[in-house]
Amino acid sequence: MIEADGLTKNYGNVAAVNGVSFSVGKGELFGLLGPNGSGKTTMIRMLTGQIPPTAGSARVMGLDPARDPIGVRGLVGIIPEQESPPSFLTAEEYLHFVARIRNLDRIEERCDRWFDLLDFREKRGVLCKDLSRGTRQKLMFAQSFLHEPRLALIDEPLINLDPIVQRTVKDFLEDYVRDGGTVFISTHILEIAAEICDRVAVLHNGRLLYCGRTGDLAGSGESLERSFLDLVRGDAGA
Ligand SMILES: Nc1ncnc2c1ncn2[C@@H]1O[C@H](COP(=O)(O)OP(=O)(O)OP(=O)(O)O)[C@@H](O)[C@H]1O
Repeated sequence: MIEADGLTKNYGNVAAVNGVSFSVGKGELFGLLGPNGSGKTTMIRMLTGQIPPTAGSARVMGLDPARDPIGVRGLVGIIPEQESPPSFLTAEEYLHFVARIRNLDRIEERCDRWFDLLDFREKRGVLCKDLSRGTRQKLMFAQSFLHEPRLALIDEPLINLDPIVQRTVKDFLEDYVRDGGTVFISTHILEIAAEICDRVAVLHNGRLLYCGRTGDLAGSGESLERSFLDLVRGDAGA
């Protein structure tokens, strides 16, 4: 579903992502881990065609996001980091707006499913500017899955969500991959990765330090947090 081959993004003399290669297969729940500023958001932006790479290439569901960003965005679900729905629309208007742009049928039914699943039906008529951060995050989650994409790329999916909604979202993502969907999430919350990700990649200063099964990174008897810290601190000292 995703192939990254030597992906690189430079901002001036900062290598935000530096020669990173990995692949994600169908039905995987794949986690991109790394400390602040390690390149996670830059990676997701390149994979979703929001920015072109400086070097290297990617294929996402068979398309090159640098050449066909609109095609990629039509196929996948995206939750960008720190993006909010438009302040001047209500929650319901926003979902209808996205559904119409995507030419979807059964719009009411699709929206109702998400209002119920994430438990914010009573907020459907509220302007987005007056929603809490967590409810705006629920709305962004709903918009990204409205068209039932086969691949979802999600930047920090559970930030701002309370523990009850976090549980619902984690269960949803696990069911979604069980039914053949693929999920690529970036997070620095290691408990989430340890709980739900089959495989993880670890970025540090834009470079790939690890890519493999989550359990293999943690190793026997070690927590994912301990192993992650050892890996990143070891790299810093190298
Ligand atoms: N538009 C930009 N212009 C210049 N530098 C940028 C830009 N976007 C990102 N960077 C730099 O690239 C590096 C990687 O940033 P990025 O946002 O991808 O990291 P991240 O892992 O998502 O961080 P966080 O976990 O804090 O969100 C950082 O050094 C950042 O300052």
